[in-house]
Amino acid sequence: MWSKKERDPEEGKDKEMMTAKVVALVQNVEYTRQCEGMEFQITRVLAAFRSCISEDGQILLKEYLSGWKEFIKFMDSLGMVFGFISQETTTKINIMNVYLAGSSGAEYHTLQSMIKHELDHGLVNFKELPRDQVPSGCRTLLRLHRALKWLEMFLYKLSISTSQDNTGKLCALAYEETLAHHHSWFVRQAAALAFLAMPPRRELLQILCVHKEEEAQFVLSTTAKSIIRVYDLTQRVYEAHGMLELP
Ligand SMILES: CCCCCCCCCCCCC/C=C/[C@@H](O)[C@H](COP(=O)(O)O)NC(=O)CCCCCCCCCCCCCCC
Repeated sequence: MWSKKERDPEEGKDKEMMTAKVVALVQNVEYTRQCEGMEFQITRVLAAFRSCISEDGQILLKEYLSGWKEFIKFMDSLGMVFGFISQETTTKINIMNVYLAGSSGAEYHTLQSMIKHELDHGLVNFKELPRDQVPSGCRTLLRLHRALKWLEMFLYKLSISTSQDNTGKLCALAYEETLAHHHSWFVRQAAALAFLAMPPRRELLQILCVHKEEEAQFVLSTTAKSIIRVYDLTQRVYEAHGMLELP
């Protein structure tokens, strides 16, 4: 995994420069891909996760979810086999959007305000999730949050991989280390099948808007670092409220 130092992107000018460089790197590729009608753009992921931590350390849910919407475009570009994962992600995002657009929408501006609101109003189930109740925003976002750990691990493995590495294997290893223990046997089998359909490394890097080998490491690690910052802060907030195991 990335070392502690690597996990915290350089503050200030280095970080600005790094991001500007990534944007420049994929800009021209993006233009051609837009002409080809391809939707996924890694710079939108980078922009969303970089802008979702406010000056005072709040996680802004609108920006957080916009990064997730970009992930769906990525999964949809991989084909039908990933349909159930894309669908599950869409379901979770839709639940969150209902809260953000609802009568208490203002309480769902940040992760921190959502947690306060749902705890103050007894909306969070710590024991079990009654099937007839709409899941809380806290437990819904926790499911997406856990998947970011998988993504961090996968991007790390991809960024240090060589042309000999099998991307499906990298997915499966990252899944075993992060998400598998949260999932039922059935979901684990379905995920294993999907991993077999992962495109080869070269094609995957193309989808990620990287058109030269030596840029892959840089683009992936820059994007991953913006995701890691958000993951680490979200993890701390959930941990502080004893909410990491919401049913
Ligand atoms: C592109 C390859 C994607 C591989 C993603 C690895 C995760 C595979 C497992 C997905 C399981 C989906 C089936 C449903 C599981 C749910 O039971 C389970 C628990 O929810 P519940 O308590 O409400 O039941 N749901 C979840 O855990 C949420 C899973 C969400 C998966 C999101 C995957 C994100 C992948 C993002 C790829 C984007 C790459 C972009 C690169 C810059």
